[in-house]
Amino acid sequence: MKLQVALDTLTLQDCIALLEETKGSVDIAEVGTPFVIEEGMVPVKEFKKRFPDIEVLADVKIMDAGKYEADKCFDAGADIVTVLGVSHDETIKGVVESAANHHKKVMVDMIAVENLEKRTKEIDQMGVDYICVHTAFDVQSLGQDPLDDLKTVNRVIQNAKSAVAGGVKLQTVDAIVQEGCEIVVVGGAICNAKDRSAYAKEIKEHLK
Ligand SMILES: O=C([C@H](O)CO)[C@H](O)[C@H](O)COP(=O)(O)O
Repeated sequence: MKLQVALDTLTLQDCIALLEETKGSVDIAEVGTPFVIEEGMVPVKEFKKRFPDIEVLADVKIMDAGKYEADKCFDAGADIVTVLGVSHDETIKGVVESAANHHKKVMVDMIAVENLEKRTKEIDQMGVDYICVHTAFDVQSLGQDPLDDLKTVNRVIQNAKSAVAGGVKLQTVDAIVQEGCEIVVVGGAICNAKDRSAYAKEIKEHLK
């Protein structure tokens, strides 16, 4: 399983330091949505230049103008771009078209999707690479976590691979590993750890 570190609220310099510290543990560096709002595509370009062995995901959560917006991210060097599962099919298909043109990948973020099973089955037919269940930051404090959603997606997907995000940490990672998925996204738990290198290493050990 791959470890994706979500870089949401750190500065560019601190993110570079974190990726240096966690080398060997992190497979995918996510330029998080708040980071994109702050810095645009600058971190995508910078990470590609400095860390050629790590895939870079632009978490732009596309909702409209799928092909146009995905083109911008892939042109900047992103390996994976996110589009929202609640978007129109046309938007998701536009992102898929852009990814195919660039020989890159698409992750669909299922945040706030109401009928997860139905929407997963539909999106699974659209040529996307990953379907990511995601407990929103804004509802994590209500005690929600993404494990049950992962089980739902794993039960119905036939083409795409699954991914999981939303408050994942050492205490919850084993249940995810047991269920199985391709990518585990960990943000705050690594970024706010006292020893970020050791924490990322330990999470990665659990994914092996
Ligand atoms: O996508 C994210 C969120 O919606 C903010 O943009 C986070 O990157 C994702 O939830 C992972 O972060 P943690 O929940 O802190 O692990």
